[in-house]
Amino acid sequence: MKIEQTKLSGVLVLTPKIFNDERGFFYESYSKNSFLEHGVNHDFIQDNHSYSRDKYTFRGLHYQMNPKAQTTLIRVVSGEIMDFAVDLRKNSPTYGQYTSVLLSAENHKQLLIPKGFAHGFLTLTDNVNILYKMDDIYAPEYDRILNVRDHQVDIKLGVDFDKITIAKKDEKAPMLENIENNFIYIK
Ligand SMILES: Cc1cn([C@H]2C[C@H](O)[C@@H](COP(=O)(O)OP(=O)(O)O[C@H]3O[C@H](C)C(=O)[C@H](O)[C@H]3O)O2)c(=O)[nH]c1=O
Repeated sequence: MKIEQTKLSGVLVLTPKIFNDERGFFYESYSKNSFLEHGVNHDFIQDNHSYSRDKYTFRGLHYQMNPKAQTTLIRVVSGEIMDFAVDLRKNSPTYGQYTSVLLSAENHKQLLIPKGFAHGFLTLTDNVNILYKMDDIYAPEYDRILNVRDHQVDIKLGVDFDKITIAKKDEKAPMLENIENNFIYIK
């Protein structure tokens, strides 16, 4: 497994070793030992699966506040997405900045997003299935949303917003200056 840093400390791009043969392919989609060998230690306790029917569906930017903040390990098993993480850790040198990574069933890449970040993705094909691991349970009372159209973060979606399928709760979410946020950056 190859691990690459992004400009946001703690957000990692993982590329597993794929074993291809005449039948198809095999790879270890998650290995705690491989993570530990790279100094990455999370205890995932919940697997999620989301399916988005249409191209240009946006889900996010979601996060759970402390004490129920979650680390996310996401991969795409059909289709393609542009995945986004936004740094919400106060005092972080990259506070309010985002990174984006193309994840697809073809490139097998995964994104590890630690606690303290908002997460979202834009589907780039129809019929996108994503699987992701979380290291804490779903806690709706701590669930919050950052508006993907926040001007400070200035996420470039690359498609007119009126072409995007998005849940009303995401479309009407608060901007960065108005969100509830209790993440603190620890150097
Ligand atoms: C996240 C979650 C949701 N649900 C229920 C609650 C709702 O009735 C239904 C749909 O939830 P939601 O609209 O929040 O699903 P997404 O918009 O895909 O949200 C997810 O997508 C963004 C990109 C994320 O990173 C989070 O994993 C998560 O917030 O599933 C559960 O029962 N358990 C869960 O862990």
